[in-house]
Amino acid sequence: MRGVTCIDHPLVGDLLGRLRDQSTGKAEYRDLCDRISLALALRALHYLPAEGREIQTPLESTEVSRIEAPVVVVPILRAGLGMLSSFLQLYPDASVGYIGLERDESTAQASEYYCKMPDMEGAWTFLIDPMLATGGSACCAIEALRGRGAARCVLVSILSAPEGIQAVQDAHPDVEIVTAGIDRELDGNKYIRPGLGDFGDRLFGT
Ligand SMILES: O=P(O)(O)OC[C@H]1O[C@H](OP(=O)(O)OP(=O)(O)O)[C@H](O)[C@@H]1O
Ligand SMILES: O=c1cc[nH]c(=O)[nH]1
Ligand SMILES: [Mg+2]
Repeated sequence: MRGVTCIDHPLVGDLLGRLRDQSTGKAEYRDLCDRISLALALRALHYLPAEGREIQTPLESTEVSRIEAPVVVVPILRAGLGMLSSFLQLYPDASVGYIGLERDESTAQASEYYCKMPDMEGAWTFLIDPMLATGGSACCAIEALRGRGAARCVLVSILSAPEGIQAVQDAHPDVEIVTAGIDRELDGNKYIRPGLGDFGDRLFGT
């Protein structure tokens, strides 16, 4: 699918399978979330442009590649917080913006309750949220980022529904999507099936 990268790796498949399992408890769930987010971060950061630079090794001068691009990571609260530390582990110099969105339980419509962003001009923005269901939350967040000058945006989710991918691509065809799994469909309550349940509730023990 154009614009969508679904990581095909046996380790990522194993981690996702454990996250899906309803018998996985909070402590293990958090550990799995960190590890699968590390794999997603590594793949998503692949979009960053590398620049050549001449340096001196102890033996001679040589050209090496460096990433100088400003990076902003934006978790969608709450559940996106679970992916943040893995991104910062790989890219400690990133700035962090926060956007709080919550789906209404009956309509699945997302509404914003918090937003605090660093300077986004010229930055590569990585929007992180474990679940891409209807795509309502992601589209709302992308619009908020665009309104603040974000140019290049990569959306990173652990699990995606085809409906959510379509919604993001229709509204924002230039946004790249990186995910660890694409499931069958949304159910009547707009939950991903087979899915893994409510990510935020499982991560935080709500
Ligand atoms: O694609 P969508 O249909 O918008 O659904 C996805 C959103 O739903 C969940 O958040 P939720 O609103 O449950 O809030 P939470 O993260 O605080 O649990 C999830 O973390 C996404 O943000
Ligand atoms: O299946 C879903 C859909 C939205 N949010 C979740 O946490 N899970
Ligand atoms: Mg949310």
